[in-house]
Amino acid sequence: MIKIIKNAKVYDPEYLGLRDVVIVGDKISNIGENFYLKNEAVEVEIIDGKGKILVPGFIDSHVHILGGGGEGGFKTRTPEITLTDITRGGVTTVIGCLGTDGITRNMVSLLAKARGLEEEGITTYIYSGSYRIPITTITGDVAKDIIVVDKVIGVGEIAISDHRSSQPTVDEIRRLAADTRSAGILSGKAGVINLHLGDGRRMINILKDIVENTEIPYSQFIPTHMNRNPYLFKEAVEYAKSGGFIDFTTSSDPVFWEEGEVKTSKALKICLEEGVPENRMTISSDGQGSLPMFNEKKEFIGLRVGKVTSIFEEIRDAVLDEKLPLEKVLKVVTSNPADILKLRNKGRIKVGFDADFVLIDEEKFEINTVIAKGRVMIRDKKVEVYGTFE
Ligand SMILES: CC(C)C[C@H](NC(=O)C[C@H](N)C(=O)O)C(=O)O
Ligand SMILES: [Zn+2]
Ligand SMILES: [Zn+2]
Repeated sequence: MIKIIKNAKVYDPEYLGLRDVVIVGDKISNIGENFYLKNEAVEVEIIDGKGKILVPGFIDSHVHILGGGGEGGFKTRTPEITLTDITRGGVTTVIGCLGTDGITRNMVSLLAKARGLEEEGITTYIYSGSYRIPITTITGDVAKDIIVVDKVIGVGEIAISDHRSSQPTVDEIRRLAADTRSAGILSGKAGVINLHLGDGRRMINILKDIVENTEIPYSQFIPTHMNRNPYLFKEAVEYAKSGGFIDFTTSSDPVFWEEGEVKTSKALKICLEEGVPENRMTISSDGQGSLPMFNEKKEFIGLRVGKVTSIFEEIRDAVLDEKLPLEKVLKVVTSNPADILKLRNKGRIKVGFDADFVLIDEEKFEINTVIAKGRVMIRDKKVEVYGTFE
Protein backbone atom coordinates (compact mmCIF):
# COMPACT_ATOMS: atom_id res chain seq x y z
CA MET A 1 0.00 0.00 0.00
CA ILE A 2 1.26 3.49 -0.85
CA LYS A 3 0.11 6.53 1.13
CA ILE A 4 0.65 10.15 0.24
CA ILE A 5 0.23 12.79 2.96
CA LYS A 6 -0.49 15.88 0.91
CA ASN A 7 0.13 19.55 1.56
CA ALA A 8 1.06 19.41 5.23
CA LYS A 9 3.39 21.87 6.97
CA VAL A 10 6.32 19.51 7.55
CA TYR A 11 8.79 19.72 10.48
CA ASP A 12 11.51 17.12 10.09
CA PRO A 13 11.89 18.50 12.98
CA GLU A 14 13.42 21.50 11.20
CA TYR A 15 10.64 23.33 9.31
CA LEU A 16 10.62 22.23 5.62
CA GLY A 17 7.51 24.09 4.44
CA LEU A 18 4.41 22.71 2.67
CA ARG A 19 5.30 19.26 1.42
CA ASP A 20 3.87 15.94 0.23
CA VAL A 21 5.29 12.88 1.96
CA VAL A 22 5.08 9.45 0.29
CA ILE A 23 4.96 6.30 2.40
CA VAL A 24 5.74 2.91 0.89
CA GLY A 25 5.17 0.06 3.34
CA ASP A 26 6.70 1.10 6.66
CA LYS A 27 9.22 3.60 5.24
CA ILE A 28 9.29 7.20 4.05
CA SER A 29 10.05 7.04 0.32
CA ASN A 30 9.70 10.64 -0.97
CA ILE A 31 9.38 14.17 0.35
CA GLY A 32 8.49 16.86 -2.15
CA GLU A 33 5.70 18.87 -3.79
CA ASN A 34 2.73 18.02 -6.01
CA PHE A 35 3.18 14.28 -5.97
CA TYR A 36 0.52 12.32 -7.88
CA LEU A 37 0.49 8.65 -8.73
CA LYS A 38 -1.48 7.84 -11.89
CA ASN A 39 -1.30 4.10 -11.90
CA GLU A 40 -4.29 1.82 -11.56
CA ALA A 41 -2.05 -1.12 -10.72
CA VAL A 42 -1.11 0.40 -7.39
CA GLU A 43 -3.60 1.28 -4.65
CA VAL A 44 -2.79 4.77 -3.30
CA GLU A 45 -4.32 6.26 -0.13
CA ILE A 46 -4.30 10.06 0.01
CA ILE A 47 -4.21 11.64 3.49
CA ASP A 48 -5.14 15.31 3.42
CA GLY A 49 -2.56 17.36 5.28
CA LYS A 50 -4.20 20.73 4.55
CA GLY A 51 -4.36 22.89 7.67
CA LYS A 52 -2.19 20.37 9.51
CA ILE A 53 1.36 20.16 10.78
CA LEU A 54 3.25 16.92 10.08
CA VAL A 55 5.96 15.97 12.60
CA PRO A 56 7.98 12.81 13.35
CA GLY A 57 6.25 10.31 15.67
CA PHE A 58 7.21 11.04 19.29
CA ILE A 59 9.84 8.95 21.09
CA ASP A 60 9.01 8.42 24.79
CA SER A 61 12.27 7.23 26.35
CA HIS A 62 10.91 6.30 29.79
CA VAL A 63 7.67 4.30 30.08
CA HIS A 64 6.69 1.69 32.66
CA ILE A 65 4.96 -0.41 30.00
CA LEU A 66 4.49 -3.30 32.48
CA GLY A 67 3.16 -0.94 35.14
CA GLY A 68 5.18 0.27 38.13
CA GLY A 69 4.46 1.73 41.55
CA GLY A 70 3.97 -0.30 44.71
CA GLU A 71 5.32 2.33 47.08
CA GLY A 72 2.11 2.09 49.10
CA GLY A 73 2.03 -1.70 49.20
CA PHE A 74 0.65 -4.28 46.75
CA LYS A 75 -2.61 -2.49 46.01
CA THR A 76 -0.64 0.48 44.63
CA ARG A 77 1.08 -1.47 41.87
CA THR A 78 0.09 0.57 38.81
CA PRO A 79 -1.59 -1.00 35.73
CA GLU A 80 0.13 -2.24 32.59
CA ILE A 81 -0.03 0.12 29.59
CA THR A 82 -2.32 -0.41 26.57
CA LEU A 83 -1.52 0.42 22.95
CA THR A 84 -3.84 3.42 22.75
CA ASP A 85 -2.50 4.87 26.04
CA ILE A 86 0.59 5.38 23.83
CA THR A 87 -0.68 6.12 20.30
CA ARG A 88 -3.31 8.68 21.30
CA GLY A 89 -0.43 10.73 22.72
CA GLY A 90 1.34 10.77 19.35
CA VAL A 91 4.01 8.38 20.63
CA THR A 92 5.20 5.75 18.12
CA THR A 93 8.41 4.57 19.85
CA VAL A 94 8.74 3.76 23.56
CA ILE A 95 11.60 2.61 25.78
CA GLY A 96 10.14 0.38 28.50
CA CYS A 97 11.63 0.12 32.00
CA LEU A 98 11.09 -1.23 35.53
CA GLY A 99 11.19 1.08 38.53
CA THR A 100 10.99 0.83 42.32
CA ASP A 101 9.66 -2.71 42.12
CA GLY A 102 12.10 -4.92 40.22
CA ILE A 103 11.04 -7.98 42.23
CA THR A 104 7.36 -8.64 41.47
CA ARG A 105 8.00 -7.32 37.98
CA ASN A 106 10.84 -8.83 36.00
CA MET A 107 12.87 -8.43 32.82
CA VAL A 108 11.36 -11.38 30.95
CA SER A 109 7.85 -9.95 31.44
CA LEU A 110 9.11 -6.51 30.38
CA LEU A 111 10.58 -8.01 27.17
CA ALA A 112 7.33 -9.92 26.51
CA LYS A 113 5.27 -6.74 26.95
CA ALA A 114 7.61 -4.82 24.63
CA ARG A 115 7.27 -7.58 22.01
CA GLY A 116 3.47 -7.47 22.41
CA LEU A 117 3.35 -3.73 21.77
CA GLU A 118 5.63 -4.20 18.73
CA GLU A 119 3.19 -6.84 17.38
CA GLU A 120 0.35 -4.35 17.92
CA GLY A 121 2.11 -1.78 15.68
CA ILE A 122 4.54 0.55 17.50
CA THR A 123 8.33 0.36 17.97
CA THR A 124 9.64 -0.69 21.37
CA TYR A 125 12.96 -1.02 23.16
CA ILE A 126 13.73 -1.69 26.83
CA TYR A 127 16.26 -0.97 29.55
CA SER A 128 17.60 -3.82 31.65
CA GLY A 129 17.45 -3.22 35.41
CA SER A 130 15.25 -1.33 37.82
CA TYR A 131 15.98 1.17 40.62
CA ARG A 132 18.26 -1.32 42.30
CA ILE A 133 21.86 -2.45 42.00
CA PRO A 134 22.59 -5.40 41.54
CA ILE A 135 20.81 -5.08 38.18
CA THR A 136 18.00 -7.45 37.30
CA THR A 137 18.74 -8.89 33.84
CA ILE A 138 17.45 -11.38 31.25
CA THR A 139 20.69 -13.28 30.64
CA GLY A 140 22.22 -12.87 34.11
CA ASP A 141 24.74 -10.32 32.83
CA VAL A 142 24.14 -6.64 31.98
CA ALA A 143 26.60 -6.51 29.10
CA LYS A 144 25.26 -9.78 27.67
CA ASP A 145 21.67 -8.41 27.81
CA ILE A 146 22.71 -5.43 25.67
CA ILE A 147 24.70 -7.54 23.22
CA VAL A 148 22.34 -10.49 22.70
CA VAL A 149 18.80 -9.14 23.30
CA ASP A 150 17.86 -6.88 20.37
CA LYS A 151 15.39 -4.75 22.32
CA VAL A 152 17.78 -3.98 25.19
CA ILE A 153 19.52 -0.64 24.47
CA GLY A 154 20.91 0.11 27.94
CA VAL A 155 20.14 0.07 31.64
CA GLY A 156 17.56 1.98 33.69
CA GLU A 157 16.03 3.40 35.65
CA ILE A 158 18.83 3.18 38.23
CA ALA A 159 17.98 5.26 41.31
CA ILE A 160 20.43 7.63 42.96
CA SER A 161 19.87 10.36 45.59
CA ASP A 162 16.60 8.73 46.65
CA HIS A 163 15.46 7.07 49.89
CA ARG A 164 14.15 4.21 47.72
CA SER A 165 17.45 3.59 45.97
CA SER A 166 19.91 0.81 46.76
CA GLN A 167 22.31 3.58 47.90
CA PRO A 168 24.77 2.73 45.08
CA THR A 169 28.39 3.82 45.44
CA VAL A 170 30.19 5.80 42.75
CA ASP A 171 32.22 2.64 42.07
CA GLU A 172 29.07 0.62 41.40
CA ILE A 173 27.69 3.22 38.97
CA ARG A 174 31.12 3.64 37.37
CA ARG A 175 31.49 -0.12 36.79
CA LEU A 176 27.92 -0.32 35.45
CA ALA A 177 28.59 2.52 33.00
CA ALA A 178 31.81 0.80 31.91
CA ASP A 179 29.87 -2.42 31.23
CA THR A 180 27.00 -0.73 29.37
CA ARG A 181 29.38 1.43 27.34
CA SER A 182 31.56 -1.44 26.14
CA ALA A 183 28.49 -3.62 25.46
CA GLY A 184 26.99 -0.74 23.49
CA ILE A 185 30.16 -0.34 21.46
CA LEU A 186 30.27 -4.07 20.70
CA SER A 187 26.59 -4.18 19.63
CA GLY A 188 26.25 -0.79 17.89
CA LYS A 189 23.82 0.38 20.58
CA ALA A 190 23.77 3.42 22.85
CA GLY A 191 24.47 1.37 26.02
CA VAL A 192 23.22 4.31 28.12
CA ILE A 193 22.30 4.37 31.78
CA ASN A 194 18.95 6.03 32.48
CA LEU A 195 19.48 7.41 35.98
CA HIS A 196 16.48 8.10 38.23
CA LEU A 197 17.14 11.22 40.33
CA GLY A 198 15.29 11.40 43.65
CA ASP A 199 14.98 14.46 45.88
CA GLY A 200 18.16 13.72 47.84
CA ARG A 201 20.64 16.59 48.31
CA ARG A 202 23.50 14.58 46.82
CA MET A 203 21.76 15.12 43.47
CA ILE A 204 24.09 14.18 40.55
CA ASN A 205 27.35 14.28 42.52
CA ILE A 206 28.06 10.62 41.62
CA LEU A 207 27.50 11.41 37.93
CA LYS A 208 29.73 14.48 37.96
CA ASP A 209 32.46 12.47 39.70
CA ILE A 210 32.38 9.84 36.92
CA VAL A 211 32.36 12.22 33.92
CA GLU A 212 35.12 14.32 35.53
CA ASN A 213 37.37 11.47 36.69
CA THR A 214 37.00 8.70 34.10
CA GLU A 215 37.15 8.31 30.31
CA ILE A 216 33.38 7.65 30.22
CA PRO A 217 31.67 10.44 28.22
CA TYR A 218 28.60 12.49 29.22
CA SER A 219 26.61 10.76 26.45
CA GLN A 220 26.60 7.50 28.45
CA PHE A 221 24.13 8.93 30.97
CA ILE A 222 20.54 10.16 30.83
CA PRO A 223 19.65 11.56 34.26
CA THR A 224 15.87 11.82 34.37
CA HIS A 225 13.33 13.66 36.59
CA MET A 226 15.77 16.60 36.46
CA ASN A 227 12.83 19.00 36.85
CA ARG A 228 11.47 17.40 40.01
CA ASN A 229 12.57 20.21 42.33
CA PRO A 230 14.13 23.67 41.93
CA TYR A 231 17.60 22.80 43.23
CA LEU A 232 17.96 19.73 41.00
CA PHE A 233 16.71 21.75 38.03
CA LYS A 234 19.33 24.45 38.69
CA GLU A 235 21.97 21.69 38.78
CA ALA A 236 20.53 20.28 35.52
CA VAL A 237 21.05 23.58 33.68
CA GLU A 238 24.68 23.81 34.82
CA TYR A 239 25.34 20.13 34.07
CA ALA A 240 23.86 20.41 30.56
CA LYS A 241 25.82 23.60 29.82
CA SER A 242 29.01 21.77 30.81
CA GLY A 243 28.28 18.91 28.37
CA GLY A 244 25.69 16.65 30.03
CA PHE A 245 22.37 15.34 28.72
CA ILE A 246 19.24 15.93 30.83
CA ASP A 247 15.72 14.52 30.73
CA PHE A 248 12.56 16.14 32.11
CA THR A 249 9.52 14.15 33.27
CA THR A 250 6.22 15.36 31.83
CA SER A 251 3.80 13.31 33.98
CA SER A 252 2.92 15.49 36.92
CA ASP A 253 0.19 17.03 38.99
CA PRO A 254 -0.51 20.59 40.20
CA VAL A 255 0.37 19.33 43.70
CA PHE A 256 3.93 18.74 42.54
CA TRP A 257 4.12 22.15 40.87
CA GLU A 258 3.06 23.74 44.18
CA GLU A 259 5.85 21.80 45.86
CA GLY A 260 8.44 23.25 43.51
CA GLU A 261 8.62 20.85 40.59
CA VAL A 262 9.50 22.81 37.43
CA LYS A 263 6.76 22.16 34.84
CA THR A 264 8.43 20.68 31.73
CA SER A 265 7.22 23.42 29.36
CA LYS A 266 8.77 26.04 31.69
CA ALA A 267 11.93 23.97 32.17
CA LEU A 268 12.49 23.94 28.39
CA LYS A 269 11.98 27.72 28.19
CA ILE A 270 14.45 28.41 30.99
CA CYS A 271 17.04 26.03 29.52
CA LEU A 272 16.83 27.68 26.10
CA GLU A 273 17.08 31.13 27.71
CA GLU A 274 20.10 29.95 29.76
CA GLY A 275 21.83 28.78 26.58
CA VAL A 276 21.57 25.03 27.13
CA PRO A 277 22.39 23.47 23.72
CA GLU A 278 19.17 22.26 22.02
CA ASN A 279 20.48 18.73 21.47
CA ARG A 280 21.18 18.10 25.17
CA MET A 281 17.56 17.97 26.37
CA THR A 282 14.92 15.26 26.15
CA ILE A 283 11.49 14.88 27.75
CA SER A 284 9.82 11.60 28.73
CA SER A 285 6.53 10.73 30.35
CA ASP A 286 7.24 8.14 33.12
CA GLY A 287 3.96 6.74 31.76
CA GLN A 288 2.25 4.14 34.00
CA GLY A 289 4.96 4.86 36.56
CA SER A 290 3.77 5.90 40.00
CA LEU A 291 4.05 9.53 41.10
CA PRO A 292 4.19 8.79 44.82
CA MET A 293 4.01 11.41 47.54
CA PHE A 294 5.84 11.08 50.86
CA ASN A 295 5.64 13.38 53.89
CA GLU A 296 8.69 14.94 55.54
CA LYS A 297 9.15 11.73 57.56
CA LYS A 298 9.26 9.88 54.20
CA GLU A 299 5.97 8.15 54.97
CA PHE A 300 3.85 7.29 51.93
CA ILE A 301 0.77 9.52 51.65
CA GLY A 302 -0.56 8.67 48.18
CA LEU A 303 0.28 8.28 44.52
CA ARG A 304 -0.87 9.14 41.02
CA VAL A 305 -0.11 7.30 37.78
CA GLY A 306 2.02 8.80 34.99
CA LYS A 307 0.49 9.26 31.55
CA VAL A 308 2.19 9.04 28.13
CA THR A 309 -0.27 11.69 26.89
CA SER A 310 1.44 14.24 29.19
CA ILE A 311 4.24 14.45 26.59
CA PHE A 312 2.01 16.21 24.03
CA GLU A 313 0.39 18.32 26.75
CA GLU A 314 3.82 19.75 27.61
CA ILE A 315 4.72 20.23 23.91
CA ARG A 316 1.45 22.13 23.49
CA ASP A 317 2.06 24.29 26.58
CA ALA A 318 5.64 24.98 25.48
CA VAL A 319 4.41 26.27 22.09
CA LEU A 320 1.14 27.99 23.08
CA ASP A 321 1.94 29.27 26.59
CA GLU A 322 5.75 29.60 26.63
CA LYS A 323 5.77 30.76 22.99
CA LEU A 324 8.71 28.48 22.15
CA PRO A 325 9.31 27.71 18.45
CA LEU A 326 7.79 24.34 17.52
CA GLU A 327 10.95 23.09 15.77
CA LYS A 328 13.01 23.56 18.95
CA VAL A 329 10.38 21.92 21.15
CA LEU A 330 9.92 18.97 18.78
CA LYS A 331 13.61 18.04 18.97
CA VAL A 332 13.39 17.03 22.64
CA VAL A 333 10.99 14.22 21.78
CA THR A 334 12.10 13.27 18.24
CA SER A 335 15.68 13.79 16.92
CA ASN A 336 17.34 14.25 20.34
CA PRO A 337 16.23 10.91 21.88
CA ALA A 338 16.82 9.21 18.52
CA ASP A 339 20.42 10.48 18.43
CA ILE A 340 21.22 9.94 22.13
CA LEU A 341 19.71 6.43 22.16
CA LYS A 342 21.09 5.59 18.69
CA LEU A 343 17.64 4.55 17.40
CA ARG A 344 18.26 3.99 13.69
CA ASN A 345 15.72 5.48 11.26
CA LYS A 346 13.78 7.17 14.04
CA GLY A 347 13.01 10.73 15.09
CA ARG A 348 13.14 12.48 11.73
CA ILE A 349 11.10 12.85 8.52
CA LYS A 350 13.75 11.72 6.06
CA VAL A 351 13.72 9.40 3.06
CA GLY A 352 14.51 5.86 4.22
CA PHE A 353 13.41 6.52 7.82
CA ASP A 354 10.51 4.68 9.47
CA ALA A 355 7.09 6.08 8.56
CA ASP A 356 6.23 7.31 12.07
CA PHE A 357 4.20 10.55 12.06
CA VAL A 358 1.88 12.79 14.01
CA LEU A 359 -0.48 15.09 12.11
CA ILE A 360 -1.39 18.03 14.35
CA ASP A 361 -4.41 20.21 13.63
CA GLU A 362 -2.80 23.65 13.27
CA GLU A 363 -5.83 25.67 14.36
CA LYS A 364 -6.60 23.80 17.58
CA PHE A 365 -3.05 22.42 18.05
CA GLU A 366 -4.36 18.98 18.87
CA ILE A 367 -3.37 15.53 17.63
CA ASN A 368 -5.46 14.55 14.59
CA THR A 369 -3.75 11.48 13.08
CA VAL A 370 -0.97 9.14 14.24
CA ILE A 371 0.89 6.80 11.87
CA ALA A 372 3.29 4.12 13.14
CA LYS A 373 5.50 2.21 10.67
CA GLY A 374 3.20 3.30 7.82
CA ARG A 375 -0.03 2.19 9.56
CA VAL A 376 -2.72 4.68 10.55
CA MET A 377 -3.28 4.08 14.30
CA ILE A 378 -5.40 7.16 14.97
CA ARG A 379 -7.33 8.91 12.15
CA ASP A 380 -9.12 12.24 12.56
CA LYS A 381 -8.91 11.85 16.37
CA LYS A 382 -10.57 8.40 16.25
CA VAL A 383 -8.71 5.22 17.20
CA GLU A 384 -8.31 3.05 14.09
CA VAL A 385 -6.06 0.35 15.60
CA TYR A 386 -6.89 -0.83 19.13
CA GLY A 387 -4.71 -2.93 21.38
CA THR A 388 -5.59 -6.64 21.48
CA PHE A 389 -7.89 -6.42 24.50
CA GLU A 390 -9.06 -2.83 24.18
C1 LIG B 1 9.35 12.07 39.12
C2 LIG B 1 8.44 11.60 40.23
C3 LIG B 1 7.25 12.55 40.34
C4 LIG B 1 7.91 10.20 39.92
C5 LIG B 1 8.99 9.13 40.02
N1 LIG B 1 8.46 7.94 39.42
C6 LIG B 1 9.28 6.86 39.27
O1 LIG B 1 10.46 6.89 39.49
C7 LIG B 1 8.61 5.58 38.86
C8 LIG B 1 7.96 4.89 40.04
N2 LIG B 1 8.74 4.96 41.23
C9 LIG B 1 7.66 3.46 39.65
O2 LIG B 1 8.50 2.57 39.87
O3 LIG B 1 6.58 3.27 39.06
C10 LIG B 1 9.34 8.82 41.49
O4 LIG B 1 8.78 7.87 42.01
O5 LIG B 1 10.18 9.54 42.06
ZN1 LIG C 1 12.05 7.40 38.29
ZN1 LIG D 1 10.13 5.84 35.90
